[in-house]
Amino acid sequence: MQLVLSGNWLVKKGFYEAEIEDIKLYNSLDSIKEIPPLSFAVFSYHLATHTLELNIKESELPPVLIAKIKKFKKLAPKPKKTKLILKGKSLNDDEFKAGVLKIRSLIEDGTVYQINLTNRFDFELCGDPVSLFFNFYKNQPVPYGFFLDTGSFFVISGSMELFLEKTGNKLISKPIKGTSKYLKFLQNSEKDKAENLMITDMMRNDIGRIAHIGSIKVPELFKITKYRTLYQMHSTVEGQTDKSMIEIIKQTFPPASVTGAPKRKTVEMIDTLEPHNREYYCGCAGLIKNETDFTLSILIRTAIGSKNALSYYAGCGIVWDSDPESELNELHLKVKAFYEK
Ligand SMILES: C=C(O[C@@H]1C=C(C(=O)O)C=C[C@H]1O)C(=O)O
Repeated sequence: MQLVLSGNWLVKKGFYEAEIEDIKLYNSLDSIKEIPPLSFAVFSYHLATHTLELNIKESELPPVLIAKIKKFKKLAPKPKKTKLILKGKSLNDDEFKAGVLKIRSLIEDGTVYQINLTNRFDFELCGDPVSLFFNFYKNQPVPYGFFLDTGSFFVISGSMELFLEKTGNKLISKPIKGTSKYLKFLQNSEKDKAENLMITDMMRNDIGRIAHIGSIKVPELFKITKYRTLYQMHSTVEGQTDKSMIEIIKQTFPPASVTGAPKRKTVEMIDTLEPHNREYYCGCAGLIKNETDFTLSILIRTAIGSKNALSYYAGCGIVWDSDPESELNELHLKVKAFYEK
């Protein structure tokens, strides 16, 4: 068992290795008995079956994993060289582009407004998974990086997206929508702003279900952050709530930015459009500090594997003016920091 967190989770730089006391697995949010004051939790996308009362493809991994942490120690990583060999994709390029057109027809007939279409990339790994995590992080430092190895599978996350952070009664979310290699392009893109606004509105609505009336604010709209291989646009939604983490997850999961609008219908459509199971990808994970305070990232830019086989996933928000070729390029841009031929 190994858990390594990038420093940002703890408001410090560098890497931290957690000494894990034990890991508990749960089948549903309702079956969680206790969340220890210092723990790291992973929530599978598959929990949508409970939060939205929908039937989606069965998942092989436990829906909820909670690791109780004894303490952290600072880590000075010495990653070894790693190499990834691409073995296959869930959707080939033509199939992905056909998916974009299919979503456009669903928008045209009024079924949905936006769907986040994703793909799975399967790799053989030469080297060890923790080194792969460090190398990935070096290519692209992000605020919510972590490596978790349970002994039977591992998760490598290079996510920069904040799903939910609660400090006292203050809850914030920073949905990302809008991705580009070029800053100017993103600054002037009406399409990306429309995509972002739609998801920000959904997040306001989701948080509104558990926040005090009149407390929802949007202090940031269309803010652009530079990462090594791309620019990302996010907005910030905040509200006041005294609800528990599980209660909050029940009302907001799965995250709007990785599903689409309207949420229930898009999750249903995603299940037919994507042949793969999302597993933990598009779920969330993070650090629970105490009764009130926690930070959960969205599991994008994330790989899941076992031994020397792993899958990395990436996706794009598809709207009415999405062009299949541009969306395919955006998809590949999101794979770049993890794997480049
Ligand atoms: C689903 C992914 O990305 C989502 C889609 C984004 C977009 O369309 O710009 C940006 C961030 C994510 O919410 C992914 O990176 O895999």
